Amino acid sequence: MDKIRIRGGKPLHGSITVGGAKNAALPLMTAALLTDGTLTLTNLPILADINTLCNLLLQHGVAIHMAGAGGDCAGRVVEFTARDITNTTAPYDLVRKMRASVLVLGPLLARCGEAKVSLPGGCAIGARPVDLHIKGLEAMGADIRIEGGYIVAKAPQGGLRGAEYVFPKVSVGATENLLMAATLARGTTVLVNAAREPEVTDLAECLVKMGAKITGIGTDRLTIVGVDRLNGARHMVVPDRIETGTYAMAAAMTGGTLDILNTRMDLIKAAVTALVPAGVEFTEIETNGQTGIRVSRANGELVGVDVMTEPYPGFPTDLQAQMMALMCTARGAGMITETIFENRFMHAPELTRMGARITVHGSSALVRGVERLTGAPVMATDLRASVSLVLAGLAAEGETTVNRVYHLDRGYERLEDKLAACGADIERIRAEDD
Ligand SMILES: CC(=O)N[C@H]1[C@@H](OP(=O)(O)OP(=O)(O)OC[C@H]2O[C@@H](n3ccc(=O)[nH]c3=O)[C@H](O)[C@@H]2O)O[C@H](CO)[C@@H](O)[C@@H]1O
Ligand SMILES: C=C(OP(=O)(O)O)C(=O)O
Repeated sequence: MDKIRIRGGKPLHGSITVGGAKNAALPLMTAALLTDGTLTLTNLPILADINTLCNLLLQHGVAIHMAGAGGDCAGRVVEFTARDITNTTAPYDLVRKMRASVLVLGPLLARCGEAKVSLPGGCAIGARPVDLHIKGLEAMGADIRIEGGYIVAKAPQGGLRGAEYVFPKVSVGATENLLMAATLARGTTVLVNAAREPEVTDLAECLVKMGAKITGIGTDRLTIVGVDRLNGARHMVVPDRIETGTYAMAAAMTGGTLDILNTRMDLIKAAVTALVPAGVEFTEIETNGQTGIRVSRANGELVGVDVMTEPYPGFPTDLQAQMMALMCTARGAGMITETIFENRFMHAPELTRMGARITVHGSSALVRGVERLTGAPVMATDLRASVSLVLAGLAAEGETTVNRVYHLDRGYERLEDKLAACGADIERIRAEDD
């Protein structure tokens, strides 16, 4: 398994270009199943998760044409054409690699009237059930059974029916699955207490380009009037706000200045709201026609603050681990409360191995800042935990080795190259060279 080695203590200076959001790209790719036309996605990030979903879509019969560099499935501009769907089963071997695979359920059911999708199962950060995806589709008339670890779903005669569905809790994935299913249902669907994440909005905007009738985009109440057919479209994936926030914290933690390009401040408002009192300065910039954000420390030191994760527009859970790493070297203490996932503090004991002072009590972690972190071999069990250890390694004295880099490759494109170009002493140790 590849590792990343960092020799810390170097302030980062320079610019980093952010890619399209993984969490927008994945649902957008599954939306290709809704049309026999071609969906062209631009600004698609080159990531392991994108490859995994390409493999799943290929076996459903989707033709994928890459216009971009690289020999693998991901590329900057990719065309997806689901002229005929040849297989409505999403097998365990592909779904278990990536939970977002469950997003093929709504589109397959809406377009083909049936779908058999492996249950994704839990993962390191929590149990992550898909009951709301299932209940919402049942409200639209689907008959759903769980058989042999699979969700086996059938639409009623004549197709899914529009319905009102009130989410008992906010779910990004369930909102996306139901939104896509509703575009081809008969009649009107109203999704109440829907997720408002920018990735949901991006999906809705793409569906509208495909001919879907959706109102309330960007709010927690989406109204969808079903149509008989959707057409192809061209859509640019929204910039990755989590990648943006991660590099912003890297600049602040190392005491450097980064221009983070191809992204927007409004996407990370909640993070900015938390980071400004922590001593981080943000300025909107425009360089060579690209918009971006300049980030540095406001006046020398970081200060502990309290942060609670919440659905958008609140502070994102996908930036919680990075925020914890930042607070490890801040002056004073701060409390981080995780309200979205029940087991998302696995980075805490690893940060402690680097000298951090963190006490976890249930869903809250008290972080007392220390003078400096010290490098150590560390290991993480999920994507954002891994990157929090990279951030800690960049700020620490001495050498840090982050194991299980495959987690990082799910969501960060060329992370070590981007950081090295800004002065970080960071390298990937390939398994074969170790
Ligand atoms: C590919 C993708 O976009 N992943 C993101 C998506 O995950 P994902 O879509 O899986 O997250 P959800 O918003 O659905 O989950 C939020 C909470 O609701 C619970 N829940 C969800 C569905 C359900 O049917 N029943 C249920 O109880 C989950 O266990 C979790 O506690 O949103 C999360 C919350 O912003 C992010 O951390 C993930 O990075
Ligand atoms: C939790 C994440 O992704 P996923 O939902 O794909 O596991 C993430 O992007 O931080």
